[in-house]
Amino acid sequence: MSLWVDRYRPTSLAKLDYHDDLTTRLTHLSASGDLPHLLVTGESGSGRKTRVMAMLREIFGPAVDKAKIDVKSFDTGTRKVDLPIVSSNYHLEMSPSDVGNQDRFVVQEVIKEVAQSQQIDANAARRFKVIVIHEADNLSRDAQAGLRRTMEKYTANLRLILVCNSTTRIIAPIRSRCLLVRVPSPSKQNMIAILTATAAKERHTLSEAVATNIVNKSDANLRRALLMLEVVCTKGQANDPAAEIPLPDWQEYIHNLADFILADQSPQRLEAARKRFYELLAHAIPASVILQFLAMRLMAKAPEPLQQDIIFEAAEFDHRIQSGTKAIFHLEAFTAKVMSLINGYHASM
Ligand SMILES: Nc1ncnc2c1ncn2[C@@H]1O[C@H](COP(=O)(O)OP(=O)(O)OP(=O)(O)O)[C@@H](O)[C@H]1O
Repeated sequence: MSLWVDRYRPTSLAKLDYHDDLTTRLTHLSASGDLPHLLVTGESGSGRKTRVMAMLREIFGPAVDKAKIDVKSFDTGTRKVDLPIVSSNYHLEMSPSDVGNQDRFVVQEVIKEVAQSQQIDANAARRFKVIVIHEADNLSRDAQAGLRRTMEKYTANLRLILVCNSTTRIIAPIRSRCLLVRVPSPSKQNMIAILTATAAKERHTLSEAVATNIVNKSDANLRRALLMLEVVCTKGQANDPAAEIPLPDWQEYIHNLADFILADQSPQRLEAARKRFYELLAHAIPASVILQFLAMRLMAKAPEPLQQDIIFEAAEFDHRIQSGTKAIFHLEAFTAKVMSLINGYHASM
């Protein structure tokens, strides 16, 4: 069970669809024995993360995909903060700005831990580990100052890849220590070609009019466009000039819904969640897409021991949605199930 944005994400540099010059540069960088710290900048949905991961695969091989997500707890002295961290043997990904102004603490702890653990794998392609920091431009100045110090201190076995929207909020000493990699948003033509090819892989014939309509509503954000495409195709409207293109902010709405479910598991919440499901269905978002999106977000944010159960339940309810009629009923039942998993987890603590 995966959304098309994940299912068809190009996995290697050779498979990247646009900005060939940039791809060539990244290929050279990956092949050289050393890698500088990188500052990767571009709009959301321009393909920054896809490029970074393709590059890491080029450098370290498929082992970077053998990654796990742990929610790590940090005791800052005054309070505890949790942050999900994705890690493989060779790299680590995190968005420390999510913990607000405790980010300095998190950044330093994680970096120290990684820098002090030598590469254990003697056959490793490189001596260094890579830490990818998402939303680096949202890091506090303190956290950035801390980062800058570690960049110098641990150059032997650590490389940073900082992903951001714009470099203006990145402090100058970091900028000057990183190689700047700018990922421009794909052109309309690039996007139409990718949408058409993706639809074809799912056996849908996408008309140029519908493709153009989606691209125009996507704000040059390829992720958003692919999500809209999946909705339009799921409704069988890939070739329908009157196809209703869903609101671009529906994903945000589902994200908020997941956070809402994780924050409190009362009957009142369940009822409020039902209203939100109705709202989404009324905006023509198919139930299976709602479920997938919700499950991904719940997975990413729930305590680690629950993640497998959530995926299992999502697959089960997806099956029921596909074969049943009352989609709202299954969405609500899935939510109730997740709430009871969370309650059970807290009760066992
Ligand atoms: N070169 C490419 N060719 C084809 N599809 C791509 C390419 N780059 C990205 N995509 C698709 O676009 C989607 C968005 O890309 P990605 O997640 O890398 O964007 P991003 O810039 O990191 O933005 P965000 O922070 O919103 O995720 C991916 O899920 C992938 O399916």
